[in-house]
Amino acid sequence: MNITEQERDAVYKTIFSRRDVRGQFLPEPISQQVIMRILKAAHHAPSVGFMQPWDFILVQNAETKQAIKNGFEQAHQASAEMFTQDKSEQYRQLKLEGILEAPLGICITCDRSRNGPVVIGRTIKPEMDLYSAVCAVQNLWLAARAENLGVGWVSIIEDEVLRSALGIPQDIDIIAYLCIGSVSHFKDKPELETAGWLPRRALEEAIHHDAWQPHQVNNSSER
Ligand SMILES: Cc1cc2c(cc1C)N(C[C@H](O)[C@H](O)[C@H](O)COP(=O)(O)O)c1[nH]c(=O)[nH]c(=O)c1N2
Repeated sequence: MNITEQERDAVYKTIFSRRDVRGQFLPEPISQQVIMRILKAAHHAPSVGFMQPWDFILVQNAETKQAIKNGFEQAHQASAEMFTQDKSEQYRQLKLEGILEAPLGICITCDRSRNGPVVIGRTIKPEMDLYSAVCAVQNLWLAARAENLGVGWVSIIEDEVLRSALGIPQDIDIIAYLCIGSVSHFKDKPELETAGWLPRRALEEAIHHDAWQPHQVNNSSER
């Protein structure tokens, strides 16, 4: 099956216009059909040895969301103290979650023991199952964007808070807590870029030819 030029362009448009959404969520609920489509996209992610280690916990209950928000607030306070003083002040100004505003939360987990201890492709690098679950997150994120839904990843929260709020057993790893919903608009650029936290790296800096090379400054031999 060939992808047409128009379909290719739609994929790139989705990739480049995807954003981490924190503050533009609208309260309207997401239809069950759309939720199932984005979950199906996540479920079709690649996975090591085809182990499909993920599960998806859908969170719509207001009290549960509040417990998660409280956990975020606590972790956010503790995190602010880890930065240098000026960064810490800037950090405190950033909006880094939309837990209560987003109509839907999805917690993605990884069952590392699914299908037994020996998995094709994970024999040497045991973390491959975790990476597989992250592939599901990315599929979900892009599918949601194609549905014009915003997604925000909230990782400033202790696993224990999510375990307790969502009843996740100790032997199941927590990969991501995502906030999902319709949005007033998608920003053109990452919020951290607009806020001056960090710029986007030049692609050229990330590309190496044949061997790892240290970064060059302005293509000159200054260092
Ligand atoms: C693993 C992981 C974890 C987090 C994130 C992302 C990823 C990949 N990001 C979103 C992150 O800040 C964002 O992706 C970058 O700033 C780039 O912006 P766009 O995603 O392109 O809008 C994120 N954002 C946020 O507001 N709170 C958070 O806790 C996190 N955590």
